[in-house]
Amino acid sequence: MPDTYDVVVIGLGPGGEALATGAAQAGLKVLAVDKHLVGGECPYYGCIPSKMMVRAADTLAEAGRAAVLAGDVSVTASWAPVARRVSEEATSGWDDTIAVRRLEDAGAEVQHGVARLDGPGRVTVELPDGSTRTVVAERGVVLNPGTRPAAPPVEGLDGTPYWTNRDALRADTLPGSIVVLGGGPIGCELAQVFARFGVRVTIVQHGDRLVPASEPEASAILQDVLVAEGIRVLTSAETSRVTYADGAFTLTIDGEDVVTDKLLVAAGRTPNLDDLGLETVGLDPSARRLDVDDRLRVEGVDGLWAIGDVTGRGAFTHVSMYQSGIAQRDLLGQDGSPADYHALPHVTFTDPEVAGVGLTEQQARDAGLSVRVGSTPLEQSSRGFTHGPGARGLVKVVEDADRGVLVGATVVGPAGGEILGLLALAVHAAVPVAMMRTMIYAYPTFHRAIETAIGDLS
Ligand SMILES: Cc1cc2nc3c(=O)[nH]c(=O)nc-3n(C[C@H](O)[C@H](O)[C@H](O)COP(=O)(O)OP(=O)(O)OC[C@H]3O[C@@H](n4cnc5c(N)ncnc54)[C@H](O)[C@@H]3O)c2cc1C
Ligand SMILES: NC(=O)c1ccc[n+]([C@@H]2O[C@H](COP(=O)([O-])OP(=O)(O)OC[C@H]3O[C@@H](n4cnc5c(N)ncnc54)[C@H](O)[C@@H]3O)[C@@H](O)[C@H]2O)c1
Repeated sequence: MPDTYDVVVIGLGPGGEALATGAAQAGLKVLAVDKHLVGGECPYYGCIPSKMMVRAADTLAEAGRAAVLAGDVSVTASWAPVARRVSEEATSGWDDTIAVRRLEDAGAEVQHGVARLDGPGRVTVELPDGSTRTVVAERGVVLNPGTRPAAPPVEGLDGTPYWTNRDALRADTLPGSIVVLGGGPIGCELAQVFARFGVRVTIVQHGDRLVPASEPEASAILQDVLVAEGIRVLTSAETSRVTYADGAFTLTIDGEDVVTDKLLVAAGRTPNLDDLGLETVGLDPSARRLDVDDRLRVEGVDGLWAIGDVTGRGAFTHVSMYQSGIAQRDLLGQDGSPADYHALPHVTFTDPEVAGVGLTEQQARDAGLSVRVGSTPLEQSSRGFTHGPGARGLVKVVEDADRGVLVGATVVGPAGGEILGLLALAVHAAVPVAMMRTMIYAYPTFHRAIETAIGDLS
């Protein structure tokens, strides 16, 4: 007889781990399965280690700014403390013992293994010793399998020892040069980190601008800054071929050969949906995402919830966590607000940070809204002026003029993600722009530039 649980969670990314914890604490019998590390990509190969690297690189940049602001500072950059922090403090040597114990203490049963659906309410788990167990989930199954790095279709790439985020975040030494294929958040954050540690960096971006999900003005500022820091940025660039010999990669980019020590592929993600047994419940295993309703129930299948990157609602830890709370309440039969993404924030942790919430100007126009925009350069604010080097940035707001509320905003600048907080609340709560005009903005803060941007609405 298969073991019976109330809930089986497949994949323990940030949301799956939180849901398994919460459901177990609420008294449900929970089986939590992950084929690798409990916590998923974010704590081991994503947000946390990358932000430690960003912090280190920003420290170097600030030291470099001292010459203008505070006198001579001499820093000999070393990757060793960065690699040590990532290995010891962030990931405990890529070991999830503590996370497993935390989940077990909450009352869940934790199982390492590859889980697959085996028809409605049934899951098989392939255990590390090669054996298999089948379990029944009486209340439901929650899918949180996340994504893996996508390999773009470039001739020769497959046979080469290229890096993905997993290798880059485990690096204990840095190469002399690196080509970063992909100018999204992963590519830009890591490119700037490596460049600030002295690596010769080239970013090769398919599209015509970096971080294309952000406003074009934000992309332009980021590109200017990266280029000024010595990064070669190739946009609208096509890599047709990659070879690897004698410890070096050769990429053919728009007909030109570029030779590099390392190649980091950060060209998007592939959802881990292809080996999940989706076909056993009538779903398409080649789908790019799972369609879920506003309670995170997978459409068309009773007793199945999905959360995280595979729902296609934004590949961010805060989305995974947000959805987790809603799915957990639904599983427990509790009331609560349905999922709503109109004020989804995102921050790319480059320096300057590129932060956004809600709709871009173009998205608002495409949605047929009556759009007014306002913007202001951050370096021209009083705080930007006193800040001096490193203050390059922007605040841009997008208003639905018919309703008189902001539907989107962008902040580029030092601590751009923190400045965004005020605007995220405004979009979330539909605070009238008229009310935002009457607010007192502390002088001289960066967020005071929001008042200027609102004053520019036209
Ligand atoms: C370099 C990098 C930096 C990032 N920085 C940020 C950031 O600053 N801020 C931010 O919000 N987001 C960031 N992200 C994105 C963030 O990591 C993800 O959005 C986040 O991890 C949420 O993913 P998830 O919940 O879908 O699952 P994931 O974290 O991807 O975890 C999925 C888990 O499922 C397991 N799994 C998959 N299939 C199976 C199976 N069949 N059986 C058992 N287990 C399975 C996997 O082993 C994994 O542990 C970053 C990502 C990367 C790569
Ligand atoms: N700070 C953050 O919140 C943060 C940081 C890193 C990652 N993430 C999340 O992880 C996800 C994955 O990040 P990502 O940067 O890998 O993906 P992405 O899809 O956001 O960006 C990948 C970029 O690579 C480009 N590209 C694709 N194929 C290419 C090719 N052959 N040559 C050159 N360029 C190519 C695309 O045009 C795209 O702009 C993101 O969607 C993001 O949500 C978030």
